[in-house]
Amino acid sequence: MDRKVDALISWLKESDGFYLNEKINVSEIENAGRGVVLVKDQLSKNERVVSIPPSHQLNFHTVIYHISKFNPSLDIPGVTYPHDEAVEINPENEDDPRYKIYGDFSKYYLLSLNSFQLLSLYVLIEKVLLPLWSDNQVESFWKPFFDVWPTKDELFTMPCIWVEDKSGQYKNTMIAHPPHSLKLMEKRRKVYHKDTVNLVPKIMEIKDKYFNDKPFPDSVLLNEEILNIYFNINSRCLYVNIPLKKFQNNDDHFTLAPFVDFLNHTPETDLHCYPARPKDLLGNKISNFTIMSGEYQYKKINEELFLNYGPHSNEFLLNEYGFVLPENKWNSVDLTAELEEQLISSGCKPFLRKHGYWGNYIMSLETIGFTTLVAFSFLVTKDVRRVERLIEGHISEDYFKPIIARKFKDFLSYLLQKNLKNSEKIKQQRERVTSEKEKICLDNVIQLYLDEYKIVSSHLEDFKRIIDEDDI
Ligand SMILES: C[S@@+](CC[C@H](N)C(=O)[O-])C[C@H]1O[C@@H](n2cnc3c(N)ncnc32)[C@H](O)[C@@H]1O
Repeated sequence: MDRKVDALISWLKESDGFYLNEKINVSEIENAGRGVVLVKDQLSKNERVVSIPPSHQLNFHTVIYHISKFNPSLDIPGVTYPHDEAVEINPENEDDPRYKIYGDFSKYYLLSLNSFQLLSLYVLIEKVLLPLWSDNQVESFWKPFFDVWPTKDELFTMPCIWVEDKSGQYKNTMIAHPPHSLKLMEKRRKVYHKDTVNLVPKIMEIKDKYFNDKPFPDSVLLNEEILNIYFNINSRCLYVNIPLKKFQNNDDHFTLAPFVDFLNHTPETDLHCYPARPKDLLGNKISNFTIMSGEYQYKKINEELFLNYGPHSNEFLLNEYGFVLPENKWNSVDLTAELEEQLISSGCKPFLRKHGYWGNYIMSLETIGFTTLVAFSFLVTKDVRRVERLIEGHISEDYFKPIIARKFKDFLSYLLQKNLKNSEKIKQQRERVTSEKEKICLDNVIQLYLDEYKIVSSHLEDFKRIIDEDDI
């Protein structure tokens, strides 16, 4: 990997405007792949860490620019390759298969794609098919970047990959999921399908038209490549506004910035490294992606530099990024499924729905969501007037807590029993599996159950105390 990182840095140095702070470097981090560490001196607060010029970022703009090098009919001022103005003869090799591949892409087709669709298609071509269809004679401009991405063997901890992997090696792992995490996985899976459903047909169309005599991955391998590409993009993308297109989904406003994407996540917000606000957002232009060092002072040699990916719970981190943290203050427990069942059977739904308190019942280590307290207070008391006063803020939560304490304690005890039973099952399964990969996946799931246990048992203790105080 050292050699690959050196090659990446040499490639980045070819660009105008690349900056890399000499006090940092990339290092292997236990259980986190690669990361960025301090290698000498110390970083001052808000010191520039790294800056990646637009030319070496992979996003909707740069992909269209690179495709248009092979297709002069694509014309989007300020974005596509300026064929008319180019003094040099087209610098690309005439035998390059991309003349055929990209020559068929119309502006209408390209602009109909979202960022995930366009980047998945482009990376699949540049990373996987270009070497095969050019007999290894043509190398993608982005090769040094692709070379540092986690391989299929390294990127296996995302639940969506467990299900989508055609070999079925993770089929037991996904059954073990806690229900709320399973919901997040299904959501991600749906988006993955939407973004990749047309990818294979498009590639087959190109292959059948031009490259039938060339090697091509079999369907299992192709599926693996697509999963690897898609989840590399999804776990490495950084928010920027893409001015060229109004996407339906805000998640499509992203760029991939080499080196910046070596930074691992910290749950601390506003303390560690952060992206500087782009100053020169002019027209269709995307600016340098710059990372600053933030309030925290990095002083110790080999200390890791972090970025906060957002206030994400372990369930979210697992499904989007394939890891969990041993301590994460953004964890929460979703009580919706269990609570809704009771609320429906006791006729509370119409009242809660009318007041906008139906669904989304959440509890974190710090607090029980107000929506949850309102719902539970109504479930226990059916006191329309007083619960309305609670909603309006005229009665405090402390009035209801002793009233709902016994029933809430029973509810939490039930959740805890269920949690212990399910996590025990997974621990037993963990004992039986032989594959190291599956063990890691199951350890992550066990952590999710542990997170739930911590939150539920802490509130259970609080409510036991409330009951004891009330008895006195
Ligand atoms: C943007 S990349 C960061 C660089 C990555 N570690 C690598 O080797 O290229 C995001 C991925 O890094 C890993 N990661 C990030 N933060 C982590 C953390 N705090 N603990 C464990 N893994 C982490 C996860 O695999 C995640 O999908």
